[in-house]
Amino acid sequence: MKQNELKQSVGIKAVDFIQEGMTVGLGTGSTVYYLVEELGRRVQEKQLQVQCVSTSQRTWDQACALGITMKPLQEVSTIDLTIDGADEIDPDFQGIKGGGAAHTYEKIVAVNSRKNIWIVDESKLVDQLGAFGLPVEVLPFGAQQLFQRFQAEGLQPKLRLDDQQDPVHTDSQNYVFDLELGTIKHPHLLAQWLEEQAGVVEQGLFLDLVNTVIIGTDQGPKIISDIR
Ligand SMILES: O=C(CO)[C@H](O)[C@H](O)COP(=O)(O)O
Repeated sequence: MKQNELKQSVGIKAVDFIQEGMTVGLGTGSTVYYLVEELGRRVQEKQLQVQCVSTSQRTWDQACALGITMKPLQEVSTIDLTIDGADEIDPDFQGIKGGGAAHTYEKIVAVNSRKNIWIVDESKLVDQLGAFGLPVEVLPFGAQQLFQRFQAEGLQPKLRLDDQQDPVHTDSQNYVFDLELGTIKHPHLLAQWLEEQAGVVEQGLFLDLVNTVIIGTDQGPKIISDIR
């Protein structure tokens, strides 16, 4: 199967975890696109009653266009389940996210969810995190100084640019640095260090957060549940 077909298969499968009356967090990215598409279909055709919160303007716009009831985060008291993609997942189900520059909102929604499901194709499974550049959202104020500090620490930052070579802005109008680390031997220590640096808004290591992973394989979606 092609990568997009694998993404579609897990996006569709994940909707089976959404039950009537739930408040659901919707992630961001090309895999979540298929999830939202299928959820919209079940809302329209099967009258599934749910309300959702979004992790990005992109997902919000797609979901609204499909008639899914969307709520601002401050208007919901609990999030029953969040379904999101990931850029890398290691054997302990720790992950890197932020390839779509949405990891700050994604993490806020994830940590406030009772349960988190990640939907990925097989290419996202790695032995060790770090081949994917680690996204770090930073405030524009002081970004140059922070960039230099990361360089001095050997973290090889790259300012994320769009197709026009302009800096990518997150939904909060911040920048993203991608740290070209190769491998991350101690993810918890790195996460802690990054979070201590003034100007860092959020870093893309998602540790000890996911409960279920749905992996797209040629044999069909494989579900790994109750991870934590
Ligand atoms: O973290 C993310 C966005 O910030 C995405 O979930 C991640 O980049 C995976 O995206 P895709 O499903 O397009 O491969």
